[in-house]
Amino acid sequence: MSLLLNVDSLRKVYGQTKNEQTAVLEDVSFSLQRGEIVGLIGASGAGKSTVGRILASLEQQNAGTIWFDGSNLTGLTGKKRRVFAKDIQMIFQDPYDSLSSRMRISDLVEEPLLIQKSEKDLAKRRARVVEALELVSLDPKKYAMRYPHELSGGERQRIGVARALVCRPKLIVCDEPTSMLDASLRLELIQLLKKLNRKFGIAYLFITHDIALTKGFCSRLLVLYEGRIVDQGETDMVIEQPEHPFTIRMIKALKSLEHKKGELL
Ligand SMILES: Nc1ncnc2c1ncn2[C@@H]1O[C@H](COP(=O)(O)OP(=O)(O)OP(=O)(O)O)[C@@H](O)[C@H]1O
Repeated sequence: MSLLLNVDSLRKVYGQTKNEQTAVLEDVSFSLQRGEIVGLIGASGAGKSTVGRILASLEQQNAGTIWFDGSNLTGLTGKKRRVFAKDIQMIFQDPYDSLSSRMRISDLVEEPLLIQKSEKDLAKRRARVVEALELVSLDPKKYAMRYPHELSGGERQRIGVARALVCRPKLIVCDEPTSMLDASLRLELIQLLKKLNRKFGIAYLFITHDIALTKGFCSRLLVLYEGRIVDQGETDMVIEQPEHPFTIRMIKALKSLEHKKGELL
């Protein structure tokens, strides 16, 4: 494995005026190897999505550096940033919200290529759309001309994955992509992500509240608390031998919840 991403001392402040300003991320540092699947966990509002959105160029940090694939992304704008934007894609929690209801599936999957300006040739763009749909096991002949409301929740989430894949990314930030799906669809999506990881070596930063799901899927876990990564390590180690008091509390609470539901961690 070799280094794909290194995030150093990331800081993000929300709010316009000084009185309103709060630092969501104080000092976030972590790294990811090529093809690695790493879980990012933490309490609600801890800033997990903010980390993901910054990596996917949907927001800018106030301070800190991001090295990706050997290049420093910090401060890059316009065309220079776009070169890397296609390499870091994001899939979202809510398949119902993340797709425009007025666009056909083929246009939705083509859209990232137009935004990134990464494939100018129309025929090649269409071929990439077909390839992406096939990769997520949706028959292009059957699905390309449909609208999102004509798809099931699981199929819509697959369209989200196809939109990320069409850019041929090296890293996908998965922002709680399974939380709106029932147990069997959750498993299907995880199997699909595993297949794509093995086939293309795509790395994932997998944001989740579902710690049981990270077992057997994420090789490492990062724990975000009060704007910092307070615990990190191999998934089983973090779950079985957490070090930081917050992680100990969180794992204990989740274990008792899972125990009540009969799904032992
Ligand atoms: N655009 C914004 N403007 C102001 N505050 C924001 C903005 N986006 C997020 N926040 C705040 O930043 C904090 C972190 O939000 P974020 O969505 O990153 O957390 P999270 O850990 O992903 O939460 P959850 O697990 O509930 O999805 C929250 O308090 C949120 O209200």
